[in-house]
Order: sequence, then C-alpha cells, then structure tokens
Amino acid sequence: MIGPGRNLLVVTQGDPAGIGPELILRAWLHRREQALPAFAVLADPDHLGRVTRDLGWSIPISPVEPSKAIDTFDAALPIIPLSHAVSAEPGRPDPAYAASVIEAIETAVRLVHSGAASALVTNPIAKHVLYDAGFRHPGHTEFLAALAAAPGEAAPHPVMMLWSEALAVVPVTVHIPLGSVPSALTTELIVETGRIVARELRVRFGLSHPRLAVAGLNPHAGENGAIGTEDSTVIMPAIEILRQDGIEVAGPLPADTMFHARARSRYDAALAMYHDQALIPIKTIAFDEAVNVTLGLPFVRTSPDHGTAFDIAGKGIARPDSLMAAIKLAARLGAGRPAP
Ligand SMILES: NC(=O)C1=CN([C@@H]2O[C@H](COP(=O)(O)OP(=O)(O)OC[C@H]3O[C@@H](n4cnc5c(N)ncnc54)[C@H](O)[C@@H]3O)[C@@H](O)[C@H]2O)C=CC1
Ligand SMILES: NCC(=O)COP(=O)(O)O
Repeated sequence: MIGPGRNLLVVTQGDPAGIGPELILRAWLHRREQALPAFAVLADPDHLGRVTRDLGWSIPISPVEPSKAIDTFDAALPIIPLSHAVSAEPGRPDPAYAASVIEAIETAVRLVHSGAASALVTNPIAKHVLYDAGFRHPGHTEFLAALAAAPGEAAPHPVMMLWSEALAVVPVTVHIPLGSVPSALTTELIVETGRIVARELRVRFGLSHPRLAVAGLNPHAGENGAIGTEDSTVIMPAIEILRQDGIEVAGPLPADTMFHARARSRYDAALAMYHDQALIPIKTIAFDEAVNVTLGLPFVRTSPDHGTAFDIAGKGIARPDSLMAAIKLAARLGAGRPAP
C-alpha cells in the first residue's frame, strides 16, 4: 500500500487537450517520494497511452475496474475507462471532446456516491470549450452541486475555496462579469457563504474556532460611503448576522491590506467579493501549492488551482505540484469515509 490510507481517490482527465493528462502521469511517477494515496484516473486509456508515448515517458497504464485500482496503483497507473474515445492533440481543444470530459466528472461523482471512492479530484476544464458544446454550468463547482442533488431536491449551495497553508480565500461571487458583481452581491449570499465556510473549516479542516475575514468591495472598503455604499449597506449587515451566529468575523476590510503576511495571521479564511479579489493573492503567494476545494457538497472534491494551460500542453514542462497538493488534500478531507 502507498500513502496514508486504503481509500481510493478518483481523478478526472480534465480537458484532454490541456495539461491534465500529463500532470496525472507525473503525479503517478512521484507517488512514492510524495507518499501519494492511491488514485485511479477516469480517461480513455488509448489517449493516455498516446500522451505517454509522445512525451517519451515509460509509464505502465492499466485499465481496471474500480475495485482493483488500489492493488494496481503501486505497479501501474490504474485507469477506469470511459466509453467516449478521445483523439485530442495537446494544445488543440475541441468541443467534440466535451462528452468525454463530462462523462469523467459524472462517473467520478457516481463512484464517490456509491462508496467505491472516498473523494474526487478534477483536472482543469476549459469553460468556453464546454459552453460551445452546450454545457450549461459555469464550471465544475456548480455542475458538481447539480450532480450532488438528491432526486427531486434543490442542488446544495456550492462554495469555492482556494486553500493553501499560507492563505485560504473564498470568492463570494465567482464566474460572472465584473460589472455584474455589485448587483449579484447580497447580504443573504455573503451570510450563506460565510456559514458554509465556517462549518466546513470546523468539520472538514478540524478548526475548532474558525476566524473569517470579509473584504470590502470598494477601495478602502468604501471610505465611510464616499467611494461606494455596498460595504456598509450589504457587507456590514452580513458580518453582523454571522457574528450573531457566534462566528468570529473581521471586516469589511480594505482588500489591498488584508493579504500581507501579518494580516493573514489574523484569520483562517478570507471571503472576497469577486473572483480576482480572491484568486490574485493566493495564486501570487502559492501558485504551486494552492488547491481548489468545493465546500457545501456531500462529498469531497479538490482540484489544482490552475487552468488547462494549453500554451504548454504536451511539452512535458507543466508542474504537477498543485495536482499533487489536491490529491493529498482530498485524501485528508475524505479520510473519514469508509472504503467499500
Ligand atoms: N478548475 C478548473 O477547471 C479551472 C479551469 N480553468 C480554465 O483554464 C483555461 C485557461 O485559463 P488561464 O487563465 O489561461 O489559466 P492557466 O492556469 O491555464 O494558465 C495561466 C498561465 O500559467 C501557466 N500554468 C498553469 N498551470 C501550470 C502548471 N501546472 N505548470 C506550469 N505552468 C502552468 C500557463 O502555462 C499559463 O502561462 C480557461 O479556459 C479556464 O476556464 C482555469 C482555472 C481553473
Ligand atoms: N478560477 C477558478 C476556476 O475556474 C475553477 O472553477 P471550477 O471548474 O472548479 O468551478
């Protein structure tokens, strides 16, 4: 056995023309020195074989049933084959592969739901490529919430958190145009997000008393209303409700001064009001270590912090660090789930 547990993780291929396939291969090559837990890949074995050969790497690949994956992992990279064949070339994304990309995600969720896997790790997808194929979810985060919904029930509210040892950030609004942020930002949305983050920091991350910091929206958190009013009319009331819940919350903080090292030591997670307010600081501080983890789901899902990197796909130079961090965090957060 390799790694800390016998629980199987399932890893999706991501966009087959991106760096996902080669990152999986490199992560498997590093399995021993990194003490990675056993994982199986959801992909087309022929495609992954071609990627391996084109890179000139010698990696045994073994198509397996999920129940055989853990025992295979030490000697070969286990692949749970998908029904859609893929002939993607690195760096040349094509909506024709959307069915395979989606099948990988759906199969991973099924395996986690059935108890055959303890958690899932996704490789990056290019949203615009999937949109061209008719995909109607903004990204994995919302798609996974839809897949997590019990029959006849509404999808759970998913929360995106980018986590590293140095900083954890949560964009309250995510993949929407910047101009739509002020109207999308409501007190209810901030409260709901803060409650989910506080609960999951306690339950999944083991923090007995999580401390949240909430960013303002406007420069200087609105400068007492002189540079915008959302900080006092929308964000402050949310902070007061979260405090009434007993959650320790600071804010609204001017976003420009809340991410330096001393400021970061005062909180466990920062709630940011829009995508780049959250992701710029963490990708600047911890690009190779940060992990995207979805909170609010009934299962554990992690992902590297970066995207498909079509510009370097197939060159063998993409760094597997964030994927390996995602695999380790998935094992840590999913460890309580029993293997079948
Ligand atoms: N979880 C997911 O599925 C995510 C998907 N994306 C998707 O990725 C696509 C491309 O997004 P970009 O903004 O260009 O970001 P990107 O992260 O793919 O690339 C940005 C820059 O970082 C480099 N880079 C990224 N990962 C690297 C690695 N592991 N090793 C070395 N260099 C690396 C790239 O070569 C590029 O120069 C978009 O279509 C977006 O939708 C972006 C973020 C997350
Ligand atoms: N910028 C983060 C990102 O795009 C991740 O999206 P998701 O596919 O994990 O929802």
